[in-house]
Amino acid sequence: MRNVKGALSIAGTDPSGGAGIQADLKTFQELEVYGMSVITSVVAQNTLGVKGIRHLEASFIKEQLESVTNDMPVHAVKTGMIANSEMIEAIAEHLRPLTLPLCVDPVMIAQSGDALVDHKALQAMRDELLPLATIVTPNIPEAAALTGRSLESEEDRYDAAKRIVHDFGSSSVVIKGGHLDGEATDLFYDGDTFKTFTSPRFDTLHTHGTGCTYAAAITAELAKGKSLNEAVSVAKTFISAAIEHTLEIGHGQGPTNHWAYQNTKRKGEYV
Ligand SMILES: Nc1ncnc2c1ncn2[C@@H]1O[C@H](COP(=O)(O)OP(=O)(O)OP(=O)(O)O)[C@@H](O)[C@H]1O
Ligand SMILES: Cc1ncc(COP(=O)(O)O)c(N)n1
Repeated sequence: MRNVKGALSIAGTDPSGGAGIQADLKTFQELEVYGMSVITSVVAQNTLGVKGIRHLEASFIKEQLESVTNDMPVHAVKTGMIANSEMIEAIAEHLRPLTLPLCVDPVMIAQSGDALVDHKALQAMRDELLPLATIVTPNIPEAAALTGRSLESEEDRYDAAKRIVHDFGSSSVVIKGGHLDGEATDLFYDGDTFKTFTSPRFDTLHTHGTGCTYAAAITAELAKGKSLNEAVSVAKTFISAAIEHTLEIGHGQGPTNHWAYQNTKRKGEYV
């Protein structure tokens, strides 16, 4: 067998292609990692919002997981939208013995404001998935929900990062700065050292799926065996290019540009 690196996304769908499984697979492909997917929920959504959700049974999610991991080369795993505690428990049970690099994107609310997971899922995420995570990627409201405290100041963000690693058992965390004012600064902590990753803030409405895309890029780099620091650094460059070179499609908050990173690399500058 050839030495192909593979990444698996376990998440919900976005038929409009900007977030969820679809964003993850595009990102894996752009970063030259073989992409695979296990679907948790089918979501009728687009750039204007969520119209409906159908959840798959936990046992069927397990069947999908077995189909992929018993056959294919999975070198890293990403989780996204996991709507309820039954699903989380089934996924954690399957992933625990595999001991693969795991990026947990604790998706809770779509950017449109629609809730994507139920209340008990938050507790299950803390108890079952975070202890398995190599990195967890909350935005500021998600970090607040996980720690049960609001994050008003820079100090609050540092404290939340410490809690997520030391109390909940994730090996590292990056608290994303998309919801801050000013520069888009993400705070990374690996239990030892803090590091910030910063880009200019681009003035755009088109940020549907930024969180999914960023976490997928981290996962792709982990699948290649890169260090956490390198993986977050590549992901930050990838998402910044995808936000800057907006596609301007859809009638609401449009998707990011998953081609932009490779285009920029190939051509030296984006055209
Ligand atoms: N307008 C922007 N300009 C530059 N970078 C941004 C902007 N908005 C978000 N980012 C960056 O995009 C990445 C994703 O962060 P964000 O906080 O938006 O995640 P999220 O809220 O989970 O995303 P989603 O929009 O999918 O809910 C982070 O690196 C963040 O700093
Ligand atoms: C299936 C799924 N997973 C995650 C998101 C979050 O992405 P965003 O907050 O950018 O809408 C989403 N909209 N849909």
